Amino acid sequence: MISSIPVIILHGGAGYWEGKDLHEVEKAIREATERGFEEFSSGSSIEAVVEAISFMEDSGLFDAGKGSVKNSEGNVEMDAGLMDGKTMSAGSVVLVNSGNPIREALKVMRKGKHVIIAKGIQTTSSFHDSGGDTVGAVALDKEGRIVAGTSTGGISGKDPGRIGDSPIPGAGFYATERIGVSSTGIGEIILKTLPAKEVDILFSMGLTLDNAIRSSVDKVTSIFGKGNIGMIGLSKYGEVSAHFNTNGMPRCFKNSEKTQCLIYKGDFQ
Ligand SMILES: NC(=O)C[C@H](N)C(=O)O
Repeated sequence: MISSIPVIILHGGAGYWEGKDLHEVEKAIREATERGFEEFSSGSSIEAVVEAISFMEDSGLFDAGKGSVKNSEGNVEMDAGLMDGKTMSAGSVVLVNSGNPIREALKVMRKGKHVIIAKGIQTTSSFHDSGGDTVGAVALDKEGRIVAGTSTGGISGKDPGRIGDSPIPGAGFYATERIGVSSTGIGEIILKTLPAKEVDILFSMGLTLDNAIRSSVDKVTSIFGKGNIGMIGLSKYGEVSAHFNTNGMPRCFKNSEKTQCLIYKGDFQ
């Protein structure tokens, strides 16, 4: 569907959501969407994405921030990244043990010297495993700035030092002057297929955003089977799209007229 601008879209991770408190999850992602949208009144898509993702990191309901899963040694190692499509600037942090990783990623992007900084591994964390999933957001403001970001605790029981797709531009997120995308799913598959970059290529070749995202997800399914990927995105025209090959992916979008949230199959109207 095509939305008015500004618009923001969020996801709470492609996975198997049965048996989880979906009411709480939907409430949190809706509030995060509203929190991010508020930023358009004084800030840009950068603030919208960072505030929306920070809200989800703080909720403790997702595999990001306070709800991050533990690695095989019982420690939390979070990854996050974001990209500003207008300036093609990007910033990521990996192996973060505390705080809001998306805010740290923003500092890396603002500094502009490097793209990815490893924060180093510490051994203690008071975080609890939410059993939830990765979070991401994409925003488009009135100036046409598209920003995409993703934050995660990674995959439960991962080896120490493992880094997935979420902090890698072109894999876990990507933004250009044309499109912005946030991915979720199994990092080891997403890193080998680079679907976020592929969406921009397909869009540049003339596909609609919806067809580009659907094609990228379908391609992953055809190679690796189902149950491993989901993506959300926006285009410069205000197209809003989300596709996944898992059974669910909590997601919301908001513009000045409405907020809409879905968990299982279905399209935004
Ligand atoms: N659930 C997720 O999206 C996990 C994330 N993509 C990772 O592999 O670290």
